[in-house]
Amino acid sequence: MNFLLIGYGKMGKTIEGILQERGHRVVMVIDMDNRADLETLDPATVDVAIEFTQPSSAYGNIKTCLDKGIRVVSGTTGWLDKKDEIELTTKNNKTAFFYASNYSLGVNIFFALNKKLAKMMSAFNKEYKSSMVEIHHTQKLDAPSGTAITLAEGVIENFAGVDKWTLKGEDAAVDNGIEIEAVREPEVPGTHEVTYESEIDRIDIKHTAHSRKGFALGAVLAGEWLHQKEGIFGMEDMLDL
Ligand SMILES: NC(=O)C1=CN([C@@H]2O[C@H](COP(=O)(O)OP(=O)(O)OC[C@H]3O[C@@H](n4cnc5c(N)ncnc54)[C@H](OP(=O)(O)O)[C@@H]3O)[C@@H](O)[C@H]2O)C=CC1
Ligand SMILES: O=C(O)C1=N[C@H](C(=O)O)C[C@H](O)C1
Repeated sequence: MNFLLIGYGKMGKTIEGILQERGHRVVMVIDMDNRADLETLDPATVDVAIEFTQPSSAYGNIKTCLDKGIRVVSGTTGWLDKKDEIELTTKNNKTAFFYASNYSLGVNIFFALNKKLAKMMSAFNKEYKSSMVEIHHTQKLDAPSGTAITLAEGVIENFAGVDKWTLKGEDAAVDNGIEIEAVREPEVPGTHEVTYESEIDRIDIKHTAHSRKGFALGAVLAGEWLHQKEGIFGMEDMLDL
């Protein structure tokens, strides 16, 4: 397949390697210095665009592709207040959009486990208080991580009495909230831990990424899966978990 890569940072470079390993062609790489080339790109040359840039540029990049009818896999976090607009643009252009806050298989298994645990803990919500810690490298621009927000949404849907998340150090902790602590340490690809704590004991579930390979492979698999599809998709459509 012919892929367009938007964003050539830590993820863009890892994705490029996996595309090559799997026999795909990278028709163009768009980064900060040549971002104007996206406007003039011929959509007929591209099957799917993969977009991993930064919160402030994701919306514009994705919209430009969709307006050209190019299918997009996006992994950029921190811009989802505009996701509804992107979904409308996808429908209007009869094209396809795939989004995941985290493309790794392990994290998507962890998402399912998190929902299941939250459901089990719900009967004991007077005894246990939920909280979360996410740890990432120091270059990360957004906090909390997109993955932490998805995990918090899984708790909110399933654990009675919790209906919002708060960010430690920015928001006041509340009884009806799950507090997320965002820690930044050099070189950490992504660690997420969900905790239920009572006076008597503590239950933790934790996912630790050893590298970015799982995120990148998942994004490439999503791109292969999206080929010739029309609509709005996420990992739950691609994986049978
Ligand atoms: N969903 C998932 O599974 C995962 C999501 N992510 C998310 O992906 C995003 C990228 O992560 P990562 O690769 O680590 O970040 P990097 O900072 O390493 O890379 C981002 C790249 O995008 C470039 N860029 C910035 N603005 C534009 C623009 N307007 N057009 C084209 N390129 C641009 C940057 O250029 P320059 O360096 O010159 O500024 C840089 O090369 C983040 O939001 C991160 O949270 C990360 C891992 C997994
Ligand atoms: O910025 C990162 O690096 C990561 N971002 C994603 C997120 O915000 O959840 C996914 C992964 O944790 C790595």
